[in-house]
Amino acid sequence: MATSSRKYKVVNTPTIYFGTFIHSPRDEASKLDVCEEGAIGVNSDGVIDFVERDVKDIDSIVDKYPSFKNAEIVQTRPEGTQFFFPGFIDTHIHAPQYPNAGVFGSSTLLDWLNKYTFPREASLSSLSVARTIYSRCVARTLSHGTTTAAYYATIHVPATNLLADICSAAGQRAFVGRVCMDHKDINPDFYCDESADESIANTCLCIDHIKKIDPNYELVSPIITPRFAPSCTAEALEKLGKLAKETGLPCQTHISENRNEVQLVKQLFPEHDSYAEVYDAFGLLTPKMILGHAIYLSKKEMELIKSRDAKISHCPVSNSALTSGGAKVRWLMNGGVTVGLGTDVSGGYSPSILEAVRATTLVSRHVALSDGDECKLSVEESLYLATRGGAKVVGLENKIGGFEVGMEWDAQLIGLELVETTGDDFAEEEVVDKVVFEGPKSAGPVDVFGWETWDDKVAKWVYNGDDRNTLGVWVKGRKVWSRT
Ligand SMILES: O=c1[nH]c(=O)c2nc[nH]c2[nH]1
Repeated sequence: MATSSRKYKVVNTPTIYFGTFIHSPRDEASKLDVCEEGAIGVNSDGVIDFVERDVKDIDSIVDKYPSFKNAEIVQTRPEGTQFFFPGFIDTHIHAPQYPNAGVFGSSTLLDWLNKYTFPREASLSSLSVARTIYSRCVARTLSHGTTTAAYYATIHVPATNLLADICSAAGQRAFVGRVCMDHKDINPDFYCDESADESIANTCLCIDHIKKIDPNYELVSPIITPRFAPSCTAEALEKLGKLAKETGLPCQTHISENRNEVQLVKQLFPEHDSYAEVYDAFGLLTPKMILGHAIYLSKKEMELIKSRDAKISHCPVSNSALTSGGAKVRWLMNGGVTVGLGTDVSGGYSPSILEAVRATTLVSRHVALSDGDECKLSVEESLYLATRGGAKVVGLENKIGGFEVGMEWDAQLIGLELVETTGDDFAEEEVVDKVVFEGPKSAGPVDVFGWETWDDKVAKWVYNGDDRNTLGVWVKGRKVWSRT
């Protein structure tokens, strides 16, 4: 059995972060706030105590904030190749599917589930398989700067509890959901809850476990997880809706990802007018619900989701890989719906939210080809969705997603490679030798030449960067990843 009696409690050394900070303003998706000479003080609880701009020297800050007299100092490099950025928030990821990342052939959702996904998830009945997969998944997402993840686990209680233990130990903020799927006509025999009551009882066991390891859900929280409407009976959906109401816990599920799936929902729930109305009828469409995908929503469904203040996780990599479709993110945003980003591993082939940011801009351009130029999302808007938007989706917008006093220090240090100038004092052959035989250094795949603006550098990071650019990652003030 996966059990842990260790409760989450970390006390950090107060730290002053100096240098360049970039984040999205709280309610402004279209631009980034760049602070080149900043200082942020983070106290031992991991909370931001002060934010100062135009800081010329460290001593003046220490004089001004005596409680930081013995603070650690973490500084970005002065030549403009490094910056602090808020940690990424992955609002939709299936941890047990991590070994399948990249393995999807030319399948689409419903055959992909049966061919690749259910057999993989079923293998987590073995706790040793679960330990291997979950340890690597959490380590890998952290290394990509994901400080918060909304995880789907599997139907297995011990493995789900283990995922919560691993997130807690690794210091990743997480929502961990035991997946509920009790519909015997839809789910395979080898991977199905016995009954609606079993779905509820096992969900409660996982809630109890997380309550034990993190009583106030400071870092890890349970999340109620009906897989998607087709995989659940009406009885299970109703009981999960009641459980969500009683416990006040967040919920997650899928909606309108694939045309055949939408048809299936119509057949299974003919008494409801739409997919969104199925969830609404069972009390699941609430401000605490995270809906993955949301590609084929009607205007009426979008308005219903908006009126219930349910949230949407946009998963552009998965939607492209499984040929699901292009979600109309601008339309959702214009309709006032809150949107964040998800990797949706392993429908999505990459555990990187940076990749999801990149795909958000590209998919929006495909949508623009049919629906008009205003559908294009900028780098700035996509980064907003990955941080501030994600924070709203998981209900933590007052804690994470940006750098303000009172927020928690969930951050990543990004480093780019400065290309050395060859200067004028080389003979022609020497310059050629240097270029050919020395090649790039290993500070990641993004080359900067020194003349770029910060907006340019951020765009180059988004379009060319990867985890080699993520030099350090902090959650609630604790350093949880470091690229040595
Ligand atoms: O992308 C997806 N991944 C899944 O595991 C899943 N289950 C239902 N619907 C799903 N969509």
